Amino acid sequence: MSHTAVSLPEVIAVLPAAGIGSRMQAECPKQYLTIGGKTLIEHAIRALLRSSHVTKVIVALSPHDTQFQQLPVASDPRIQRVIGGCERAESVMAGLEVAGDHGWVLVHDAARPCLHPDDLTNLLAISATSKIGGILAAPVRDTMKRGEPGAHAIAHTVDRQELWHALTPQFFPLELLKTCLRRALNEGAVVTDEASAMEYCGFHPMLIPARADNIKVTRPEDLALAEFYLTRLYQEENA
Ligand SMILES: Nc1ccn([C@@H]2O[C@H](COP(=O)(O)OP(=O)(O)OP(=O)(O)O)[C@@H](O)[C@H]2O)c(=O)n1
Ligand SMILES: C[C@](O)(CO)[C@H](O)COP(=O)(O)O
Repeated sequence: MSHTAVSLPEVIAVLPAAGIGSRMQAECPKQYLTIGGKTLIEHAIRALLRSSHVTKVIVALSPHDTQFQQLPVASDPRIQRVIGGCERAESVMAGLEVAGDHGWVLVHDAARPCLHPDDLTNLLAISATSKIGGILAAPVRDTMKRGEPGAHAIAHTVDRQELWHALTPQFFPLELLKTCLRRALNEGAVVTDEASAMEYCGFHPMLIPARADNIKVTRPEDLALAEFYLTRLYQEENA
């Protein structure tokens, strides 16, 4: 069967990296914790720039960040820095504001170092058929419970059919995402990922089934898991 190759677009990536990683309880912002001698942010940037379709990565940093400039990747001509905001969505907005007005944009967490190239390719491919965009997502595996507010008790079980973990990258037409995110922020909507802003404006982004090992390093126990997954990914690449 002939396989017609999907022509993938050139895209700009925005990498929100201005958080403090409070849940990680580490000595430094978690994006600067290391695996294999490189920081999480370096692994995340590498996962993006290894695709020839990603032509620029706009990194949103804390105004107090003095570590990024010391990394070798900081001098890569494809890297642009902006100052992030108090919330992730504001950091993303800061990156979008300098990303231009055309084409497609990827938004990927600096805290997700284990992005697999096949997942990135699958996400980029939706630009051939979608005008809205979409996100990498992993189906929920466990039975899900809604807790009683303020009590460690089960209110009820949540139907897990069509329940997904939203991952990153998230991939949208740049101008459309900028418009939706700006409106959502201006109207005080809760925006924890880019798809939330698109949904707020009435769109239904695609869900692209993706690997569950594209974890967001959030709590202390996540670092060892990320190291396991990343080691396996690099072994696969060099096989
Ligand atoms: N004001 C913020 C907050 C978060 N982020 C980034 O958004 C990503 C995902 O956010 P999260 O995992 O919540 O990171 P933190 O906010 O640093 O973690 P915590 O909530 O535990 O403090 C991270 O790469 C983080 O650096 C950001 O750019 N700007
Ligand atoms: C964007 C995200 O990683 C998708 O799951 C998630 O919403 C980030 O949330 P956080 O609270 O900022 O870590």
